[in-house]
Amino acid sequence: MAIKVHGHPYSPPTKRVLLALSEKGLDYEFVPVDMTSGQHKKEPFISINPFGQVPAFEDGDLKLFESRAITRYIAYAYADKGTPLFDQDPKKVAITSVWLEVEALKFDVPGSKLSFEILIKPVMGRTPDEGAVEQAQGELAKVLDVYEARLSKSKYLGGDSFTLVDLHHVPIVHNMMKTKVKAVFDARPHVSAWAADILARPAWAKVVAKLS
Ligand SMILES: N[C@@H](CCC(=O)N[C@@H](CS)C(=O)NCC(=O)O)C(=O)O
Repeated sequence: MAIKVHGHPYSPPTKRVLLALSEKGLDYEFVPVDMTSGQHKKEPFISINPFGQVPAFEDGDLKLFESRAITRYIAYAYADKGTPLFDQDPKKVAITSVWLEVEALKFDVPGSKLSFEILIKPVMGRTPDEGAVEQAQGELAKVLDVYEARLSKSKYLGGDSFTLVDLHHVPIVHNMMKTKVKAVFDARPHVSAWAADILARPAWAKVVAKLS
């Protein structure tokens, strides 16, 4: 049975899942969720994600939510296809796990906030909260100082090759490059080179083209 991703084209977690599928070269059906009418808060959507958030995912009879859990499933279930997205060696797995946590708990908090304030609110006809933007930008800068040190020693955050860690960052980094927050990346040469590298992946270009 076909893979289905229920999501929204503006949603970074939705794009995270689409990028994992794209890196694996898998066919899938993108099912747009009308969030303005609250489709994500009603059945049948909430039978897949009871928290009423996009994305939701189906692969045959398997139904999942939480974008990072979905990408892990894709990486493991389709390990023999497309780009390898995780390591086998236990020590490398452990290091990758550290940076997966860092992305979810430290990078994504200010990153998603900035994305929402600067890019999504104006689309909704709302005004960005400049105080919240300043605060989130300061938090992100501190995270990127740590990334700069890490990326001066290894090409990617998890190690020498592109993994789920880097993949999880792509949608928010893409959004930040369209805003004044780009300067925070540009001020850190290793971070800037890493951002350019991960955004140049052909699999990401396919996701952007599919959603535009
Ligand atoms: N941790 C979740 C976050 C999902 C999420 O925040 N989705 C947003 C769109 S980007 C959403 O559905 N917001 C609507 C709501 O929370 O009611 C994931 O990674 O899948």
